[in-house]
Amino acid sequence: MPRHPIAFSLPYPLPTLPTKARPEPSPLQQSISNVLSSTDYDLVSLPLTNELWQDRWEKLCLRSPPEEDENGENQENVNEERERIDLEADVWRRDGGLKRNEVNVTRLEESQAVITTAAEWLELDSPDEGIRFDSELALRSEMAQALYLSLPVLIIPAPSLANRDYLPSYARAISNLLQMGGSSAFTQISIRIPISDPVELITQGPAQTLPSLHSILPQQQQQQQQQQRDSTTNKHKRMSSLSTRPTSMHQNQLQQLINQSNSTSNGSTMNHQNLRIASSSANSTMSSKSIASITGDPSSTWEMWDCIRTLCNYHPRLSVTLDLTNPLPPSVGALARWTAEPVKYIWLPAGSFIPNAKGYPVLSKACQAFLRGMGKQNPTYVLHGTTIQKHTAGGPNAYLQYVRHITSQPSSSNGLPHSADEFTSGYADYLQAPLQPLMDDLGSATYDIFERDPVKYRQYEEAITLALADLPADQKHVVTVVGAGRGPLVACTLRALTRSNRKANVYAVEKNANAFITLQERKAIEWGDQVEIFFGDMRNVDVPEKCDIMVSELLGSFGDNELSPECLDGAMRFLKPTGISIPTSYTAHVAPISSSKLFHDVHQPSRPAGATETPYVVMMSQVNLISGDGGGTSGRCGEKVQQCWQFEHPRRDLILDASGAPLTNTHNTRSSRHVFHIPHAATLHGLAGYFEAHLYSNVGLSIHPDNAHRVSPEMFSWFPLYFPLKESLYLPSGCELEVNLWRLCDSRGKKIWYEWAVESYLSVTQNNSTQSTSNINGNLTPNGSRHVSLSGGGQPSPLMDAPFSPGFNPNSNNQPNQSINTEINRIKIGQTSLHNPGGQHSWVGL
Ligand SMILES: C[S@@+](CC[C@H](N)C(=O)[O-])C[C@H]1O[C@@H](n2cnc3c(N)ncnc32)[C@H](O)[C@@H]1O
Repeated sequence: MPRHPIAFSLPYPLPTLPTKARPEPSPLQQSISNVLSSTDYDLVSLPLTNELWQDRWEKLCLRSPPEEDENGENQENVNEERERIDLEADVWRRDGGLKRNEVNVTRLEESQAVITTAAEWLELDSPDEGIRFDSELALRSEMAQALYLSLPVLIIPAPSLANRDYLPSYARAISNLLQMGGSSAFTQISIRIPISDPVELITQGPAQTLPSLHSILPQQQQQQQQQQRDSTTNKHKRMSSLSTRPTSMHQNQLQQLINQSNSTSNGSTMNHQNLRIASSSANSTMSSKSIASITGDPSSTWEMWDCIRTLCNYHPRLSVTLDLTNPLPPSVGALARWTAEPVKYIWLPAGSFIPNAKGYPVLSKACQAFLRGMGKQNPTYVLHGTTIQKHTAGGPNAYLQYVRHITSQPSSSNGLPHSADEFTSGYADYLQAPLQPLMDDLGSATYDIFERDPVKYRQYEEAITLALADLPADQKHVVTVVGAGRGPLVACTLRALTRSNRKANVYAVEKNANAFITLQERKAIEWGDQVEIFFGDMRNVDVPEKCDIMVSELLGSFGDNELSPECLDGAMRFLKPTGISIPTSYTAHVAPISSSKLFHDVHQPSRPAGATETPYVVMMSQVNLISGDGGGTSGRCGEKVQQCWQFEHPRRDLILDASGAPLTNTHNTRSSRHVFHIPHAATLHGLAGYFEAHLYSNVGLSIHPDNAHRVSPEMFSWFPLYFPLKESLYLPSGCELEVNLWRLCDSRGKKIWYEWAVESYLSVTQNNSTQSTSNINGNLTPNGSRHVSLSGGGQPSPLMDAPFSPGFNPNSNNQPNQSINTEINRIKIGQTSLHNPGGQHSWVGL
C-alpha cells in the first residue's frame, strides 16, 4: 500500500516573516520542520497571503459602507481621499503585485513540503462585474508569487453555489491563470469543491423551485443551511465594486435587480449577499441545483467542477480539492463520480469527524468507504482545524492517526488479486494500442506475460478436460491447438488428456516463426511424439487429419477485436462435422464511462491524428461507469453493461470455396444499438468494451465488470477496451444515452474496424387529457444551452413547443406503469459525430 501524504493546516497565529538573513531558517521553515519532525505529518498547509492583503484589496477595490464616506461634514476630504484611492487602485491594476508583509511565504526554502491556499475572500464569480475582475487581478498576483516560489500547488476557494450564473466567469479566470508562467510553469491549481450542497441534500426528490424549497424548511434550518452553503458569502466588509470601468450592460441589469430587491425588502439596505441571491434566483435559465433536484440526484457541486474543467480544456495542471466539510451525498452513484476526476487533495476539517463511544474523532462508515475508494488516486489529505479541540479525546494527533489507519487499508476496487500487482502496476489508466497478433508477430516477453495468468489456463484445461470426457473413452481422438504461441494450451491439452483418461493425437499450428522455435524446443525436450507441430497460417496450412476438438485463444478485450472470427473461419476446415471448438462462442459488451484522465490523455497534442478515434486497451482505474440498471423514465433502457454481439464456432451455414474457406467475410460484420439510463448527471468521455467467452460446458472467461468475479475470478490477462470520444458530452440526470456500434470489413478482406456514435435524449411525459407536460421536461438548443423546466401547477413549460424526436413510440412497449392518458416522448439533447468512419483512423489487418 502506498503511503498517502497527510498535511497539517498550520493554526493561527502563523509564523512571522523572517528576521534573519539566509541561510538562517525562517520562522516558517522552523515551524514546518517542527511539525514534520515531531509528528507523522508529511506536509503543512497555510494561506499564501494574510489579512493585510485583504484590507488593501478591499480598500482599493470596494466601495466603503455609506457611514464611512457619506456623513456630509468632510465631503471635500472624502472626495480627495477617494481620488487618491482610485489612483492607487489603478496603479495596482496596472502593476499588480503583493507587498512583503501581505504574504506568509516569502522564500524558496519555505516552499518545500507546503500546500498553499489562495485568499478565501476572492470572488471570481461575483455578480458584480468589478469585483469579478478585481478578484481575478488579485488572484493573478497570488499565482505570480506561487510561480515565483515554485510552490507545488495553490488551492483556490470554491465558487459560490449561489452564484452559478457567474461560474463561467470563474472558470475563464482559472483558465487564464493556467496560462501564467508558460509551458514551464510548475505550480498546480486545485479548485476546492464541496462534496455536496446541503440544501440540495435536504430537498432532493420531487421537482421544486428554489423559493418552494425554502418554504419547506423550518426557518432556523433554512438559515443554517444558507450559512453553510454560503460560508464564503459575507467575505467583504465593504460593498460593491469601486472599479471605474464603464458600466456594462450586465451591470445595468444588476442595478435593476438591486432596485427591484430594494423595493421588495422594505427599503432595507441591500447587502452583498442579497444581491447575489436576487441575481441568481431572478435569472430565468435553470441552474444546476434545479436540474439536480429534478431526479433527486445531488449533482450541483460536481456540475460546478465539470463546468470549470471543461472551460479549462482539461488542463493537466488543474485538479480538485474535494472538501468534506458538508455531509456526503447518500447516493453511491453520486459519490462514484469523483473516482473519475483528478482529485489530488481531500480537505478534511475536524468538524467532518464524529466522536466514537470514547470521544475519539472517527469518520462515518460511508466516509471511510469513500476515502478507501479514492485511495487509487493517491490523494493528499489536508487535515484542518485539528487543534481546536472539537473532540473530547485523543488530542490533535488523533485525527492524523485515524486517517493514517483508514487510508492504509487496501481497497478491493480493481478486483484483481495482489499477485497480479507485479504485472499490472504502472498500467493503471495507461492507453495501450491493442495487439494485432495476426498482422504482427508477438515477442517472447509478451507471451511470457500471458502465461503468468494461472486463471486463464486453468479455465482452458478444465474446458478441454470436460470436452474430452464427453468423447468415447475407447477411441483415439484428435485435438488441434491453433495459434499455439509458446505452447501453454498444448500443455493444458496434455494435462487434460491425463485427467480425462483419453487418448489423442495432438497437433499445434503457429504462424509466428520465432514462437515456432520455442514450440520446436518444447517438442524436443518435453513433449516428444505426443505432439506434432505445424508452421503456418491456420487459414491455409494443412494438417494430416481433421480434429474432434479445436482449441484456440485469439481473443481480444472486446472478444473479436484480434480477429478470432476470421482466423477460426479459416481453420474450421480442420474440424470434423461433429467437432467442438473451444471457445464455442464469445460476446462483446459495452458501457458508457466518464474518465477525465483517459479523455485528457487521448487528446494530448503529441498523439497522432485520429488518436481520438482509435480504441485502446486500458486497465481502467480512475474511471466511472455512468449507466444504471433499470428502464429509465421511458422504460426502454437496458442493463448497465449491455451485450453488443456474439460469434459462434463452428458455423456450418457458410458458403465455402474450394479450399474450405468462406467466400466473403460479410457474415462477420455486426451492428448493435443500445439505450442506457444515466441516473446521475455525468460527462461522457467514451465507452468501455468487455468480452465474455464460453469455452465449454459451464466453463468460461469474462472481463464483464458484473460477471468476471463469478466466471473467471482474479483473471488479469485482459484489460477493457476504451472507445474514446472526440468531444465530451454532458449528460443531465435521468437522461437516456443511445449508443450505436458497428464492426465492419472492407470488400477486399484486408481490414476490420469499428465505428461508433452516441446520441442523448430526455424523456418527457405528456398528459394527453390536458395536453400539458406533467413531468420533467428538458431540451438542449442546437448550440448546447439548456432549457429545462419543472412544470406542473398549471405553469407553461418552455418545452411546450420543442419538437419530439420522430419515430419513437414507447407506448408500443406496453409499459406497465404508464397510465392510459400518459404518453412518453423524448427530446434529443446531444449527439457526437461518427467516429472512425470507413476505418480511416484505426483498423485491424487481416
Ligand atoms: C493471443 S496469442 C495466444 C498464444 C497461446 N495460445 C496462449 O494462449 O498463450 C495468439 C497466437 O495466435 C497466433 N496466430 C494468430 N493468428 C494466427 C493465424 N492466422 N494462424 C496461425 N497462428 C495465428 C499468434 O501468432 C499468437 O501466437
